[in-house]
Order: sequence, then structure tokens, then C-alpha cells
Amino acid sequence: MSVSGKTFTIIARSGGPLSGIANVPGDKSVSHRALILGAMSVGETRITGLLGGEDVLATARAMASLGAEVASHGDNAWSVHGVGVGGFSEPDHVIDCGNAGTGVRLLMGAVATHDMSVTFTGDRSLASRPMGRVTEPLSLFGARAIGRRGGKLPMTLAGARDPVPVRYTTPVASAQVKSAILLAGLNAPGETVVIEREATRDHTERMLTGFGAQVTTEVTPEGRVITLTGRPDLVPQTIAVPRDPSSAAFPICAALIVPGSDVLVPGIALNPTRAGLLDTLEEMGADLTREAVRDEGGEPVADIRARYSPDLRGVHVPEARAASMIDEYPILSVVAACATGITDMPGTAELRVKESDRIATMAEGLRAAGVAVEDGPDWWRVTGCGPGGVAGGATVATRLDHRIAMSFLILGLAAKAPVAVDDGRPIATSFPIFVELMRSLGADLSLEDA
Ligand SMILES: O=C(O)C1=C[C@@H](OP(=O)(O)O)[C@@H](O)[C@H](O)C1
Ligand SMILES: C=C(OP(=O)(O)O)C(=O)O
Repeated sequence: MSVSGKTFTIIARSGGPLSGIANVPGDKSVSHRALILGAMSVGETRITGLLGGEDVLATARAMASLGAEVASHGDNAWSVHGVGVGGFSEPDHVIDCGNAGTGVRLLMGAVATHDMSVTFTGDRSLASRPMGRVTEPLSLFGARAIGRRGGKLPMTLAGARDPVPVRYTTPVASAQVKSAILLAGLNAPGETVVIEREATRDHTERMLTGFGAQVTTEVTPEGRVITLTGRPDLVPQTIAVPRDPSSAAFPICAALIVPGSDVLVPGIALNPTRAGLLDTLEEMGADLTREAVRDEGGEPVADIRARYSPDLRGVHVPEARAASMIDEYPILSVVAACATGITDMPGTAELRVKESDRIATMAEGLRAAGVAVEDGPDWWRVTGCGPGGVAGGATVATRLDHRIAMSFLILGLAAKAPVAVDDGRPIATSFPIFVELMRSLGADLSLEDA
């Protein structure tokens, strides 16, 4: 189980300005994919900068359960000795993906075109999330899934004996669904095609190309048409995982709302499928600069400098931008609470099926901290309290959701009274050094037994 051990609370209090350098850990999305594609190539893939978060460690264990040799060499350096496309062997135990939606959905895709049965489970949060969005397209390859009612974990996936390639238009904007289909397509003959109406993060396509697969993306009136040629010989790679822009969002946003702050967050990928938050913050009047813009491993990267921004104003976040900042809405709503005016966030129904219902969980905690929030099935709206105007003084339920926990701790650094989160454990799923790193910038965070 990913979120394990004794529950502890964390309390955030306002204090002096934040300053210094925030070296955030490796990107979670890229880390999952590096392990999975490493396991599906023949020979040794070497990975540096792998995220040591619980979500990714669960994927590393899963790869070992499927027959790959996975080794940690310390300092976030790992190696994966892969078994090749079609080479996984049936595990003799249940695969526990912990808290990780990305992990379980990508793994289901990777095993769906192998003639074997694999049973997946996860923690209470993951067991409440919809899996039908991946099992439905995977059934077109010939796989069969039997899970709990409503398509929930625990679930057994019987992979296709004679897989056929698939052409599928994703009904929701989801990189996890797209990636599950592409990973399944690796061991199907012929061309597998995924069509997405809105662009979602493209790490799978980029990394597949790096490993030597033939993948093309065509932009058509139908959407992005991604075509993969099945049964490639994937060639092991050396991968330097870039730092995670979704983790960078926390020190960046903290600097914007804590008076006097000036924080540098180096080496952040500016991949347009991930960079929507920075555009939104700039529209709100954030003092952000992109320094030393460069190319690293085929991705544009920059050092982001964030300074206290007393003139933040509410904005309308375009619906078309949602996929490029989907994990950043919780922390954006915290910045919105400290801004002047209304921030509208339409087109965000997907937030309701993350580790928690993120609209409901954020709305509950923000209201408890004195912030007005309205919400509907696929939208929410925060009325800002202005700089220094958030009351705070709340203990917030995090519901096994790391981004909720970190977002409210950042709010507590800028609120009049402390903000506590009831359970700090989920933070380790994506950002295990969060508390240490924020403290190094000057944040007042204290841990207490629950
Ligand atoms: O593919 C990925 O690595 C991810 C895709 C997103 O989920 P959806 O595809 O469900 O939007 C995101 O929320 C998640 O944190 C990581
Ligand atoms: C939604 C997230 O992750 P996952 O879907 O992998 O659990 C996240 O990290 O915010």
C-alpha cells in the first residue's frame, strides 16, 4: 500500500518570506513510463533522476513482478533489464499500485496484449476510481476485465491470446487512457490508432519514439491522430528524468502569495502539454520569469523565478487549457483565494475522479478557511480574499490526496491563522521531500502525530 504508516498531521503557519532554490524531484509521468518502456525493451535501460515517490516505486515493483530486473543504485539512479515487447510473464501475486492512477492504468495497457491474467489492486482512493475508461478500449484488443461493480479495483485482467490492433477515439481527455492503448498496441500486430480531441500530455509518444517505435501524430479536424506500428524491437535507453512541473507548482505558487518571497525553481520542463499553469499565473499578474531557457533531452526546459506578487487578480481559465494543467487546479485555487476578484475554472469534470473529488475536497477546505467557492458538475469558481485576506484557521481533510495536502499547506503559509492537514502521508506518493524542501525555503511547517 502506498499511503501507509501512522497518520500524522502537518500544520502550516505564516512567517517570513520564502527564498532560495527549490530543486524539485523527477517527473512522475516520465518516471512511470521510463520503468515500463525499459521493461518492454531488450537489454538495460539506465534512468537518472527517477522520482522516488510511492507511486513510482509501486510501478518499479510491478515491473519486477512481470519479469524485468529492476535495480536501484542510489541517488535516484535505476536500471531496468527489460524482457522485450510480448515478454512479460504472469505474476504469481496481486499487483498493488497503491495510490497511483497512472501506474495501474498504464500497467493494464502494457499487460492487455499478453496471454496471461493479472490481478490489480490499490488503496482506498484508487479503488474508488473508474477503470472502465481503460478496460473498454483494452477489450477491443481482446482483453477481458472482471472487477468490482462499476469497473473498480480490485480487478483481474485476462490479456488477449491473439491481440488485434485497435482504432479508438478517447471519450475523455486523458493521457492515461491514450497511453494504456498505445502500450497495449505495442504487442498487437499492425497499426493501433488513438484519436484524442484535445491534446493531453505526450510523454508516451515521445518516449516510444526514443525507444525506437514508429509513432506518428497528425493534427486533423477530428483531433490528434496517433498511430503506432505494433511489435517493434524496443531499444534500451539512457533516460534523464526532468524535474516535475506539477511538483514545481507548489514552491512557485507559495512564492507568489507569501510577502517578500523570491524563489528559483531550476530545470522545469516547458512541454506545452504540461505548462498551462504558468500561462494562467502570468495572466493573473504573477511575477514569473523563465530563465536559461534551453533544450534537454528533446524537451524545452527553463529555470523559473517566482516573486511575491501583490497584484494577483482572478481570471477565467480557458476550458481548452484544462488538460495542460489538470493536476495544478488545486494549487491554482489557493492562488485564486489570495488574489482579488473571481477565478472561473470551467471544463474541469475530470477533477472529480482523481485521488479524491478535487473540486469537492478543495471547496470544503477553502470554505472552512473563509474563502467563497461555488461549484457545479464540471466547473468551480473561487472568489479571492485579496492579498493577506484569507482567514485560515482550519483543519482540512485530505482524503488520501497528495495534491490536496500540499495545496492547503501552501495556503497556510499565506493565511492569517494556521492551516492544518489531517493526514500528511499521501504527500510521499509524488513529492517525498516536500516538507524538507519547503522548510529549506523558510516555510513554517510542523508535524504532529494525529
Ligand atoms: O499520464 C499521466 O502520467 C497522467 C495523466 C493525468 O491523468 P488523466 O490521464 O487521467 O487526465 C494526470 O492527472 C496524472 O497525474 C498523470
Ligand atoms: C492525478 C494524479 O495522479 P494519478 O492519476 O497517477 O493517481 C496526480 O498526481 O495528481
